[in-house]
Amino acid sequence: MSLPISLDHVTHAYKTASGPLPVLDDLSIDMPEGSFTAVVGPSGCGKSTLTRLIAGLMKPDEGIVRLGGQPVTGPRKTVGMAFQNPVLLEWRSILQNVILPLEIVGGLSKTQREDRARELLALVGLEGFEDKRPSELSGGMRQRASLCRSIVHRPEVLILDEPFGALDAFTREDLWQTMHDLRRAERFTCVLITHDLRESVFLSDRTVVFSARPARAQRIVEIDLGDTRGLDDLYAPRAVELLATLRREIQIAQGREVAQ
Ligand SMILES: Nc1ncnc2c1ncn2[C@@H]1O[C@H](COP(=O)(O)OP(=O)(O)OP(=O)(O)O)[C@@H](O)[C@H]1O
Repeated sequence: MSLPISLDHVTHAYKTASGPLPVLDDLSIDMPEGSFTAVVGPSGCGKSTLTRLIAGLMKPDEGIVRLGGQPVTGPRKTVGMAFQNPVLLEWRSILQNVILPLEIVGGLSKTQREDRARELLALVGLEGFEDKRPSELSGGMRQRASLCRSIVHRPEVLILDEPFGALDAFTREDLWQTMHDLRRAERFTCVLITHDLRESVFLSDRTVVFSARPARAQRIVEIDLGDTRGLDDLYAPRAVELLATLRREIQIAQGREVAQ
């Protein structure tokens, strides 16, 4: 079951030695159940801070973050996360790494846990690699395993903080397709933080452009490219138009002059 996420007038500042550092400014965003929202914006504007608030790792100074209508008061087991660095445990096999969240959440037998992890690994093309150690896999394969681990326990919400950022361009595009296919197979509400506008257009239903810090939702762009996407779709006129819109918005957020 996936849950809607809502941000209701969320404002936050970090306390630093030189005084408060305002990071988020009156953010109100609704992310419907099962939707995929990408967040793009200038470096350091507050994107990761948003993920920490949704994950319940921090509380905002003002406003409310809700999952399924309930205020977030702390971390939840039913939120999945994946980051740029996969942090797989070297002393466990790939299969055992993917199973880890199921061990934490509990409720399934050993066989059920293994079946579920094997099913996901097959879905992302890692069949036959279950017994390998993380260091025996390429960076792209490790990130595939990490994606499986982030959704193995059927999270209500999946938070992706630049999970493809460290990969080479070709591997990254392969992973976009994998992520898209995973998302069609397993419905969860997803928030993706990225610096890559093509990634946001390929994967999301809507992309929120943050302003420079403190971040406001400067523009929300609906990505109306349909539910089933392939990488070639990125070259279709509508995708190119959406990319141009996002690029213009980022330039505005960065305070750069926009060429007409
Ligand atoms: N715990 C903290 N204490 C103080 N300042 C922080 C803390 N965490 C982040 N910051 C600062 O808050 C601002 C926003 O950080 P955040 O990581 O949310 O930005 P971001 O948009 O994800 O950055 P990037 O695009 O570079 O990944 C940055 O200036 C950062 O240095």
